[in-house]
Amino acid sequence: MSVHISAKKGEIAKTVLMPGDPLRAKYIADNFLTDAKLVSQTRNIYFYTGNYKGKEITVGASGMGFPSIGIYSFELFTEYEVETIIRIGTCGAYSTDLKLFDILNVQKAASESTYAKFAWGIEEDAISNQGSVFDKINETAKELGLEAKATNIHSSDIFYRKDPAVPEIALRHNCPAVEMEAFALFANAKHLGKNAATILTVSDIIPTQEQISADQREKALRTMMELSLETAIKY
Ligand SMILES: O=P(O)(O)O[C@H]1O[C@H](CO)[C@@H](O)[C@H]1O
Ligand SMILES: O=c1cc[nH]c(=O)[nH]1
Repeated sequence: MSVHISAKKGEIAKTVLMPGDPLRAKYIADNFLTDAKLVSQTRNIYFYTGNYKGKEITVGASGMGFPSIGIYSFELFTEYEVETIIRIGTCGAYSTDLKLFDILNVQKAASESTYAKFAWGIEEDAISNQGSVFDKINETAKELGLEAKATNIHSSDIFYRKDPAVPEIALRHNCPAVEMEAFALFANAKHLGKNAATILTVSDIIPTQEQISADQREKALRTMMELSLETAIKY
């Protein structure tokens, strides 16, 4: 057990898939894993461990934002000997160059957040994915005939804001989309020498206010789920 995860030692696999939403974790366990066992539900943040094509995998939620994924990813890496975390999330597109349901494989996460600096003394405002998993996702996408666009993204503390302009940091780092967790995940993995990647599905086009429905958010994410599972079994 760790402070925020009640699984026993040995109940979490070496590779963890991490959506923001606990119900997305449940959906993956119910629809893709065999012999899935609920190993933690502290604070209703569900973690399931089961098998995918014979390989043991854990799927567990991060919650929303840097503080939340910062806690869960740190405890997984340090108290459960997890080696690889693949975040699977949704994102908003800053321009109509991206379309709903496009899949992104994150190169760097750029952020105004002080999380990396105050947690680990990492001064950069853009942190790369860590280890080999980004390349494995690209390789797996090719095998599956999927397009996973390699791109930088903006990781933000903010979902609702007054100013509709694209934030300066997103322009400076050439980020066509925004989400709220990858920067802290990459910071923890960089500090601890672990593998971390983020796959995102575009759920909102911010300038036109197009968005996928709450129901679609669960099921339309199946392509991204399959891509992450097919990648995870390579570890
Ligand atoms: O779909 P998830 O993984 O939760 O990711 C995105 O959705 C949430 C906001 O609606 C934030 O957590 C953001 O990063
Ligand atoms: O962080 C996020 C996630 C989805 N859509 C957004 O606009 N922002």
